[in-house]
Amino acid sequence: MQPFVIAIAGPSGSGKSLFAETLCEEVRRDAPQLGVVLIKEDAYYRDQGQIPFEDREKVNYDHPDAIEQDLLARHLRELSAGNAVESPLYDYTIHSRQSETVRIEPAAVIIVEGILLLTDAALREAFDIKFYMDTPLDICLLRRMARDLKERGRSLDSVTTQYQETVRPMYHEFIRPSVRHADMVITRGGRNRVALDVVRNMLLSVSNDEAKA
Ligand SMILES: Nc1ncnc2c1ncn2[C@@H]1O[C@H](COP(=O)(O)OP(=O)(O)O)[C@@H](O)[C@H]1O
Ligand SMILES: Nc1ccn([C@@H]2O[C@H](COP(=O)(O)O)[C@@H](O)[C@H]2O)c(=O)n1
Repeated sequence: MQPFVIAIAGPSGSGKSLFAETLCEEVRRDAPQLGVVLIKEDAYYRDQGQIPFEDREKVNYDHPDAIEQDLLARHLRELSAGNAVESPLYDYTIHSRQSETVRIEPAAVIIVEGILLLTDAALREAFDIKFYMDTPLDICLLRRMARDLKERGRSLDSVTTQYQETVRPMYHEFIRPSVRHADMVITRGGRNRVALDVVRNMLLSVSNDEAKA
């Protein structure tokens, strides 16, 4: 059975992870027999184990070159062909990959979330449906700030500098323009109950149809 692959793109702090994780949990709850996997584009940030830490801090993590998009596209093709993949694990506190990988088995539903998913043509090909989270940028910044201080080992100063030097400019150059590739736009962030219900029901019905076919 061909998996149904969905992309959830949009700016940092827009609620992609929260939306994708909630969706995953709810589909598993409502259809325990259905395989669902969640893949984060962030896991595909390039390995920088060979680069000194102070240089890693200067990298532009909001430019498409920072991510191994070709590896992510290859992994999605492999999963669609029914093969398991070894996906990287990423550690934001050291700006690099961990030495371990995680095995991802093929599944009926594959949910992928990340800021730059819609910027790459080969990657776009891998998706059956593409969503863009359109959360106001000031809200994204506030949420990113709180999350990065709490969960990603950052200081107020580093979040502010990074935001002005790369996050905001790359949003305008790459992320915002990629909205034109989205099939649907989701407003109001990761807790948009109506959007969660619509996407969940779509995934359940697509999977039911596939199972009957
Ligand atoms: N609608 C919302 N209301 C309140 N907090 C939210 C909402 N959406 C997301 N958040 C919080 O904002 C932070 C950033 O959200 P996250 O899902 O990590 O964004 P992204 O994956 O797009 O960077 C997280 O701490 C998350 O729990
Ligand atoms: N070493 C890194 C890698 C990435 N980032 C930032 O993460 C953002 C994307 O992740 P979200 O969950 O916020 O969508 C992106 O904007 C990068 O700036 C980082 O700070 N350090």
